[in-house]
Amino acid sequence: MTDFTLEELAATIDERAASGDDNSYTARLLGKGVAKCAQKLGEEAVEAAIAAAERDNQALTKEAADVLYHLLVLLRAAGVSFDEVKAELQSRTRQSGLDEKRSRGPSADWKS
Ligand SMILES: N=c1c2ncn([C@@H]3O[C@H](COP(=O)(O)OP(=O)(O)OP(=O)(O)O)[C@@H](O)[C@H]3O)c2ncn1[C@@H]1O[C@H](COP(=O)(O)O)[C@@H](O)[C@H]1O
Repeated sequence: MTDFTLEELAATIDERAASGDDNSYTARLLGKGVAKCAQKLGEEAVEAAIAAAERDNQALTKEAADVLYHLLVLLRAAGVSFDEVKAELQSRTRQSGLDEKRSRGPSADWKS
């Protein structure tokens, strides 16, 4: 298990965006605008899909990392925060029947 988090990566991307540092790939890509960032995400997503279809899990792992990085860069370019995306995901959370049974406690089954 790694202690790497997407929140940390998003913070690094924010920091590079603010720096405008030419040595930073992130800053250079952001400097090219939303359309270029969107194009990069699209390319990486297609590469990930191809790797999965070819059952190449080693390539899929690398392409998935590219997709997550380029998605966070695109969000930054578009002005959407990662927190907003997480809030959207949270709003979609639904309990399974099993979760509901667990929250009602062990005796819930024979009572009903
Ligand atoms: N996770 C990544 C990451 N994944 C992929 N890439 C870069 O994405 C680029 C993709 O390569 P491509 O061949 O598709 O693109 P290209 O031909 O170089 O250029 P364009 O197509 O964009 O014109 C490579 O240069 C990779 O290094 C990344 N660059 C940065 N990060 C993270 O961002 C942090 C900050 O990086 P810098 O902005 O470079 O300081 C790093 O510490 C990493 O955590």
